[in-house]
Amino acid sequence: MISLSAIHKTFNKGEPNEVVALRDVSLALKPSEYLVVIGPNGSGKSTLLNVLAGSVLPSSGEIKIGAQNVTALPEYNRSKWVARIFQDPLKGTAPELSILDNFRLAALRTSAKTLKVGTTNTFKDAVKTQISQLGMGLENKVNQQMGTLSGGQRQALTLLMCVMDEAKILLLDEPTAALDPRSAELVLQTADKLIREHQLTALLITHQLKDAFRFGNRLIFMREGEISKDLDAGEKGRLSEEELYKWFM
Ligand SMILES: Nc1ncnc2c1ncn2[C@@H]1O[C@H](COP(=O)(O)OP(=O)(O)OP(=O)(O)O)[C@@H](O)[C@H]1O
Repeated sequence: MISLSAIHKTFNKGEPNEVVALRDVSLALKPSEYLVVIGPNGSGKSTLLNVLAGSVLPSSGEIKIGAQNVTALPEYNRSKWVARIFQDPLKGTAPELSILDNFRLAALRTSAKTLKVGTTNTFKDAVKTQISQLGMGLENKVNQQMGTLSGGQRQALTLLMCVMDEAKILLLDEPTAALDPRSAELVLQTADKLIREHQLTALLITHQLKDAFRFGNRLIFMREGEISKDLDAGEKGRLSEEELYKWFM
């Protein structure tokens, strides 16, 4: 269980450019919950995600992952619970290193128990087996530089590196914003498959309402720093496209 209790975030407090980004937001995420977050620009979606990741610390309120209070923990101290995919495919990986070395780095960073890190063929074979799940043929290119791959291929591999570790929550901040439609579809389908198979708790921010329909088992709508609608799987399933568009009016 991941819980945010009464989270408030004000940027530039006391300055002329003061902004209240989150107002008293409370949210509890159950294991295997795949939460989709939508809302107009500036409604606080990224701040909510950043507060969970630890890259933004709340002005007040409490964040717990399981029994652990992580409210004041910075991002680098949360990586054993939280994995993150950014909009920019270049952010998650080292372009000058091979696919295999990127997996080594990821495993070292997270001290994954599922894959023992090393220069041995055992590690290489384990990585190849993982990569073959993607169905992109990249298992035959593990010595190729990451920078030579397409944005979609890199996002898919970054997702895979995230689920190798013991992260309990996967944060996806518009992961397809920089991709062409075909690559975007591939990345979202890969994320969906991995979230189900690894029973991850996940949070996806998207501006694509069709994706908010198709993915996730819970949907929240943010407006002016608050959660103004919160639909469980059943309610989300009954939501019409027309209703969803009306929320933005
Ligand atoms: N680091 C920051 N410093 C100052 N203000 C910020 C900072 N980050 C966000 N804000 C402000 O907080 C408010 C919420 O921003 P946030 O990025 O969370 O919204 P969003 O819903 O993700 O928007 P978008 O859909 O445009 O990405 C905005 O008014 C934004 O300008």
